[in-house]
Amino acid sequence: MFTFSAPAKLNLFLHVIGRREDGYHLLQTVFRFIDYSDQLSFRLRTDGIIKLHNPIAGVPEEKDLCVRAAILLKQATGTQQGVDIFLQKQIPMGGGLGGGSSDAATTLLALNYLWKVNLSKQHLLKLGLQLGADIPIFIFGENAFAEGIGEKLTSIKLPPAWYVVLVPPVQVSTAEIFASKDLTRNTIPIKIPPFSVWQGHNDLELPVCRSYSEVAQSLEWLKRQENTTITAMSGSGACVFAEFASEAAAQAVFEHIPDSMAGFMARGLDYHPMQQIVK
Ligand SMILES: C[C@](O)(CO)[C@H](O)COP(=O)(O)OP(=O)(O)OC[C@H]1O[C@@H](n2ccc(N)nc2=O)[C@H](O)[C@@H]1O
Ligand SMILES: Nc1ncnc2c1ncn2[C@@H]1O[C@H](COP(=O)(O)OP(=O)(O)OP(=O)(O)O)[C@@H](O)[C@H]1O
Repeated sequence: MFTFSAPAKLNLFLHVIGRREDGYHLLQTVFRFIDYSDQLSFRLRTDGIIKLHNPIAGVPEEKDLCVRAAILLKQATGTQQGVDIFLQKQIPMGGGLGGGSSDAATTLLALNYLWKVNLSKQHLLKLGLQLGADIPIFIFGENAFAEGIGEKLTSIKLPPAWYVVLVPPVQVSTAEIFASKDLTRNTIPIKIPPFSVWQGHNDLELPVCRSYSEVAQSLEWLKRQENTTITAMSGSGACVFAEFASEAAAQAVFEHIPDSMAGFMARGLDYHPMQQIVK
């Protein structure tokens, strides 16, 4: 059995700058990996069967993104091999932390290696994008400035940082938020370099906060805390986070989260833990 982790991401900012003809939105965002992860274990099979042994409640096995990723890789390479998958979820679902996307990317990276089918990183990036806009970043493997729908990636160096992430008790549908009439779709594009991750905002915050008061309240609470360098929602929510330049500053805020709110603390990573597994 081989075990790999699938880290969560934060969008340090997320600007919606337009819309493609197919309805997908054009973004500018900065992705940062954090040390808060799902775990995926793989046992190889020779009979070609792909089986997820512990499907998530409410997500049928064939709809799970790691199963879909395994099937896609099998089809793309024509391999006759199969795999048993065991998924240990930690990343909240519908949280804007890219959990399902990260599971799919880890599956693509792990099976590309374990099945010895050896597709290039470029090829895996394309396969990942077929499953979702958030998957390429996890294959790219470095914190990045992203454009397009998240597939045009430029690696970016970020300073050490710690995060307090609040997890409001709601799941937000990404499609629903991008379809909202309250969404601003014409933020002025920023140029790189230089730009500051601390001057951005998340255009999806307003429609999410209007529909989900729990998200608005969590964000308001974080904005009242001291020593934060960023406070924002990640992706399409529901999670919101505050960034700190020191672990002690994050810890001080984490210890005072009200009983009515739930959350966790995480450290910002420089690289995806599987970054070296593909060229
Ligand atoms: C909000 C982010 O998390 C930021 O990182 C991502 O853009 C969302 O990526 P994702 O969850 O992988 O989203 P997908 O599964 O590709 O898309 C779900 C739905 O969201 C809408 N969608 C998504 C991404 C995008 N750039 N524009 C969109 O309009 C589309 O209606 C799409 O059908
Ligand atoms: N392995 C998986 N883990 C989590 N969700 C999955 C998985 N496979 C499929 N899904 C489906 O994807 C939906 C979105 O889940 P996910 O946790 O990735 O949301 P998210 O963090 O908001 O995503 P993003 O930040 O990419 O928009 C879930 O509600 C679920 O129906």
